[in-house]
Amino acid sequence: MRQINWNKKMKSPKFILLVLAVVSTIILYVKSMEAEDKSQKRLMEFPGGASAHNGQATALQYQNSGDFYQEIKELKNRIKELEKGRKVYPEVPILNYKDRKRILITGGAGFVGSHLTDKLMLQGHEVYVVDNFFTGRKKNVEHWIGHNNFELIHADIVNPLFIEGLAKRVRARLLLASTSEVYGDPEVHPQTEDYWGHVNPIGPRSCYDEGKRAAESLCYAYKKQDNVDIRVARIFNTFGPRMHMNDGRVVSNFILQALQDQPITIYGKGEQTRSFQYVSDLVNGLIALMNGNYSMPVNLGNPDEYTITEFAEEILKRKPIDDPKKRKPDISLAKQELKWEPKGKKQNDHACLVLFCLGPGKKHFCFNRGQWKTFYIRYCLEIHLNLLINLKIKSVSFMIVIKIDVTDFF
Ligand SMILES: O=C(O)[C@H]1O[C@H](OP(=O)(O)OP(=O)(O)OC[C@H]2O[C@@H](n3ccc(=O)[nH]c3=O)[C@H](O)[C@@H]2O)[C@H](O)[C@@H](O)[C@@H]1O
Repeated sequence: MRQINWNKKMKSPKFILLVLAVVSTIILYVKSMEAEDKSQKRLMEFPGGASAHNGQATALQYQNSGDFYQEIKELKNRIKELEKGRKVYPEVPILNYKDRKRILITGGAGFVGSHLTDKLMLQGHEVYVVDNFFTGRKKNVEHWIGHNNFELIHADIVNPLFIEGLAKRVRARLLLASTSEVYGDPEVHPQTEDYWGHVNPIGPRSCYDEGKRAAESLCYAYKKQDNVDIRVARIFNTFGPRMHMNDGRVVSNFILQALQDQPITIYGKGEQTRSFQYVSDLVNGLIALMNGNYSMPVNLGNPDEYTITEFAEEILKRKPIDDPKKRKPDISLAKQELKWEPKGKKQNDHACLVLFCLGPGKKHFCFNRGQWKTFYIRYCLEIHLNLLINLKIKSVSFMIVIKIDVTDFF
């Protein structure tokens, strides 16, 4: 029989390696058990989750049922989609070839243009926006960028696009966004479309007024000469979201001044009148005009007339009066008498909860308060990372679990 020399064996490198391997396997096994145990505990602690209200059994059922891993799989796929930067667009109908129009909007990233873009996109048309972004903003149309029906062209129409020629060539209908300013300082009240206006051709506003009047003349010349199908909207004062707060117009000026507690600046005696329409009304009017057969100029505005002083008073009325500057309850009494205090903690309930994605692109996701499901994400994430670290299955560089549809936040 061969004698084993243990003394010698124990000193051999092979033996030492074997012992190390056995010990590290045991450590890994114990760690993984701990990790699993921790993850179960976390599920049980999870505030909005299964266990918080229903107890331990539900949490374990949840995990054991395999739903947990199924959900992780789905969430990983969701993350992959988000990583690809795939945007979710507002739903648009699919129109057939006959009904779907291809529409070019110059100034389509501006205040009125962007609302028109939205409406036409939502109807299922193809929209091409041309803008030089002097006053227009990419932000106004960014929710459509990348959509199959949408194209954004950065160009200045001072370098001609020859839209009239294009309209003639492709037999398109052309709409001119004209203005109430073509009536100048009117002698007819209210202004009807057959009124030719009262414009000082050399006055300080004349380039705008006369510019629009010339644009109208050109349109009707094209119509007469080349049979281009023309529509002319004479747009009156308009307000609504995306209007520039610093454009110097009366609506933005008065609202800003009221909010900042500054005096309202009324130019002149304030007896001059204007009528203000909401931008969606205007957009509906523009589309109705384009869809109809009437080809002479049409006024689009709200006939409710205000003097500028009345308008200032109207805005001041809407300003919050006696608005408290601070508010925070002392809840010592409720704590003492009722043993009550709110459960929501500041960092996760009142503020935005931000999750950092460890993957490529290092995006961060921001969730509003009240979305309890975000807790779930955080917990899943922690558990999952923990398992990965402890079991050394994969590298931790990219693994995130998200349960809810977060696309609303992008
Ligand atoms: O939407 C329109 O039809 C037209 O509106 C404006 O022309 P305007 O009507 O003069 O608009 P605001 O600049 O908003 O002024 C409206 C009235 O409020 C007055 N105003 C304006 C601003 C202010 O701080 N205080 C004030 O009293 C003006 O003097 C004016 O009488 C634009 O200048 C035109 O380009 C546009 O075509």
